[in-house]
Amino acid sequence: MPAEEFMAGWVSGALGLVLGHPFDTVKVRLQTQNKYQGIMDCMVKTYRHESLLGFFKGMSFPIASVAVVNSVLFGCYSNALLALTATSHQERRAQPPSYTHVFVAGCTGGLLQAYCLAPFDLIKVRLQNQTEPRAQLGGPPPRYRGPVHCAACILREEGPRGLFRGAWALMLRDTPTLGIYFVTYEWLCRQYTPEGQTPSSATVLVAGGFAGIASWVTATPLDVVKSRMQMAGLERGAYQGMLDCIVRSARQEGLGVFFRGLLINSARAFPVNAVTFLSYEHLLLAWA
Ligand SMILES: C[N+](C)(C)CCCC[C@H](N)C(=O)O
Repeated sequence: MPAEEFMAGWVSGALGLVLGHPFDTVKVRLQTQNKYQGIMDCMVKTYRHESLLGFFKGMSFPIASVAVVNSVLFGCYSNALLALTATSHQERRAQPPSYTHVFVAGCTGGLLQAYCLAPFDLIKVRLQNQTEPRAQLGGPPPRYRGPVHCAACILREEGPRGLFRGAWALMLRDTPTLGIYFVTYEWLCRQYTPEGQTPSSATVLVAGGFAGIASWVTATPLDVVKSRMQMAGLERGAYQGMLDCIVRSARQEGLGVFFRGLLINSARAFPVNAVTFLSYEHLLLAWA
């Protein structure tokens, strides 16, 4: 089993993550709290109340977990393609796999990474939604002191299953959209690369960026549902399940609610995924 693919997935994921985290915090807040007028308003308020640090809340944990999550995504994708087409990463330039195979392998990677991602993502979302300034004397302390404390609280208050709150929505969000992710990437690379050659760095950056956007645009409706279900554990009996969350959100806030965070998701997706794919391809070439 080519282990390089897992290693490359890890490093490239970490680079992308740091770049994108501030956008991600704004997105999560817009999706789950109704006190912001829009992207700018949320950015200004976060900065005023919490300083720049506010944008990096909940990041330490994803940095640790991206090792697992992105390496599972890229490692499983690449190994699924190997199983489907019997070609290794290097051979694939000369014998490109069909888009159906790319899609199926992408979905496989997506499904498996969602399972690993679920608890980490839940903790990230809970921490990002704490809007208390870090050191406010006399003010109420935030509910969670950090990722480990947050995990311990969820375990105590909601049980082990609590850690997987929103996991179904996450799986439904990621399985098809990561298929779309790799298909878009492959398609754009092939458009701008002469046959049989390795795509240039510029091509990889652009293809990776648009793959990220395509994947996030299609993922946004379920991303909203997922984030809301993850927060719901806090208020007792908030949602009965995914359908209930969809119906009640739509009734109370209109269909537009499912597109919340679309713009910021896309703005984040381009640089994050451009860097992710560029470092992934470079690492694999360097190790070949
Ligand atoms: C499938 N979905 C669009 C939800 C995620 C795509 C993941 C790509 C990358 N890790 C990122 O954070 O942008």
